[in-house]
Amino acid sequence: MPATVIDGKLQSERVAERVKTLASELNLQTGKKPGLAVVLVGDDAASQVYVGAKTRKAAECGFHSVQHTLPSDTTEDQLAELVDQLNADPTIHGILVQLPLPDGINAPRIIQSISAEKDVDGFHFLNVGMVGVGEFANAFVPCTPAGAMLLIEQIHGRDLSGLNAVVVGRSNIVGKPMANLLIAHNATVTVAHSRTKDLPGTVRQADIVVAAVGRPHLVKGDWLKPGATVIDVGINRVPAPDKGENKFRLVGDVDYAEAAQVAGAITPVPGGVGPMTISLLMANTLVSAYREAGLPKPSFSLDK
Ligand SMILES: Nc1nc2c(c(=O)[nH]1)N[C@@H](CN(C=O)c1ccc(C(=O)N[C@@H](CCC(=O)O)C(=O)O)cc1)CN2
Repeated sequence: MPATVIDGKLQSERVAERVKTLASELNLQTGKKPGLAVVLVGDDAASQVYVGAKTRKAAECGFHSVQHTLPSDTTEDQLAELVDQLNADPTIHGILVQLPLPDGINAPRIIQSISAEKDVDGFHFLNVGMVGVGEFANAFVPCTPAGAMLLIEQIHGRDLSGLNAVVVGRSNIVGKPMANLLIAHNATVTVAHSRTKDLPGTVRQADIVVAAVGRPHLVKGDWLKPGATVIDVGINRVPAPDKGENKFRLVGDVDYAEAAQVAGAITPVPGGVGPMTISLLMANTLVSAYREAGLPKPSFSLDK
């Protein structure tokens, strides 16, 4: 039987609707709006798409939404100065510097200069550390793994006791926080990567596979345990000559056509984890604004 398709677009709209409602309640209670500042440096085409989507979504959610677009010859010091200004701006509750940054800018320095209280990407060491030790009450969890976790919850609920999860990829932004979230939900977790011996055999042990390596169609159908849940985080642009000259299509890290014949549930690309990333950014910004207003932290667990 073909796999259930996990509709990330639909689930992301549900998260965004809740954010919108909670933003309007905040505004009624305090007269304030959650404020999100998105910073784009340079002219990377994909980054322009993502930043545009974030700025628009923030406005749709009723936020104070600001986009700073800087030229690719911006210096590290100029960017650091903008971050300092945003750190000090009381109308801004979330700051996001879009990655990747152009060569010549020390991305870790810039990311760590964002105040941990406004780090809605969850990349600051303080947030990374809190997620690492399972101290979620005060942490911002990175948006992509947080979104992937909500999709997993749709299939398995919140308690993953007894389930094996394999995360393919060990990036700081997705692989490592994803593994921490799965552990926090009681899954038995393996993190696999390019140096893993017998990657197909390792993935075949998994009830839940999260693929986050940035290699188009790496995970094949015959790598999967029948019935497994497959969460594809990869968003790869590959040439699509059938669509015309210089055209491309988006594909995941999983060979979807093959995997959908074996998996129990699977996220598509596009329309899977990607849209969740944007809605979870809104959720983190809202949480930051609630925290600043001294209000209890809202939850974003999705009921089925
Ligand atoms: N500061 C950050 N930089 C980057 C992050 C991040 O979380 N914070 N993640 C990625 C890119 N990313 C968010 O910025 C992102 C990627 C993809 C999508 C998305 O909705 N994808 C759509 C397809 C969109 C398209 O046509 O390209 C989908 O999968 O359906 C949203 C956000 C790197 N940088």
